[in-house]
Amino acid sequence: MTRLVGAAELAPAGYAFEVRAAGLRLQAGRRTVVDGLDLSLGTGVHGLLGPNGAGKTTLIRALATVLRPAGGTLEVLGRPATGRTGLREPRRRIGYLPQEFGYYRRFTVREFVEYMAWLKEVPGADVPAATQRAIDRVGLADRADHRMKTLSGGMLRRAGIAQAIVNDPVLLLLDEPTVGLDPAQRVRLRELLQTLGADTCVVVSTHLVEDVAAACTGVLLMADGRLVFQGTPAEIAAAGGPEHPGDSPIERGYAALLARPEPAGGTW
Ligand SMILES: Nc1ncnc2c1ncn2[C@@H]1O[C@H](COP(=O)(O)OP(=O)(O)OP(=O)(O)O)[C@@H](O)[C@H]1O
Repeated sequence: MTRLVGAAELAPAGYAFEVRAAGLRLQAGRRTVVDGLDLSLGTGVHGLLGPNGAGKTTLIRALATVLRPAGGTLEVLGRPATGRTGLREPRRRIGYLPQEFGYYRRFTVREFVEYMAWLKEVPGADVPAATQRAIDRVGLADRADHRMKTLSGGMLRRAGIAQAIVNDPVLLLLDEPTVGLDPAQRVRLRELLQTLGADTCVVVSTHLVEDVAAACTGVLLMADGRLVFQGTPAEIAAAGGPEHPGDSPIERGYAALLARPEPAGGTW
């Protein structure tokens, strides 16, 4: 698989971790939803798990430099993500699939992905090949020239993943990428994540604990705006026992870790 490599990537990266946060505080509106978060992430696939409202989307928005932190420090690709300036360079090397993403309904898949490549400042001569490769990687080659408005929900999600990887990002942020995918496509996505994770820092939020077991090298577990666990899928599985609810060791471990600090809200 060829990968477009720019001069900036050949130079020493100048940072040990793609993401580094200390005492990070994030607000949604006026409400603090992430507080006192310490985190270091390098190359690999990091699954971000947690109940509804834990703060996963809010954290991903901050890593994408869309949401400015309200306190603490956050470095993304070696640059502070706490200010208003100096973000253009890291943003070129970030790929981001938001939970809901906008697009022009009359664009074809190819036009949509090309447009995002252009926004990411992919060199013009590289755009057609980069676009085709991204579309191929998500299995949408036969739909490349179909309009976005004709796609099914799962196909739309895959077009969203294609735009997120078109610039060969160093940091790839995927907010619930498996929503709407059929089982075969979920397996394909896991394989793609594993391939990408060899040389990319991938953060993927999901409610599907078994996706994490299959595709992730590391797991972040959030509850109530805090990081309650960081480790490997095997370590999550080891935390559970037969007394915990779940259909698999990792689901039982997930339940056990959430039950540990304090009951993680509600009866669901
Ligand atoms: N714009 C907003 N104004 C006020 N509160 C918000 C806003 N956006 C999110 N929140 C709140 O912040 C908390 C964290 O939300 P967030 O979307 O980050 O959680 P999540 O872990 O991604 O949840 P889910 O699994 O349901 O997607 C929730 O309690 C949510 O209600």
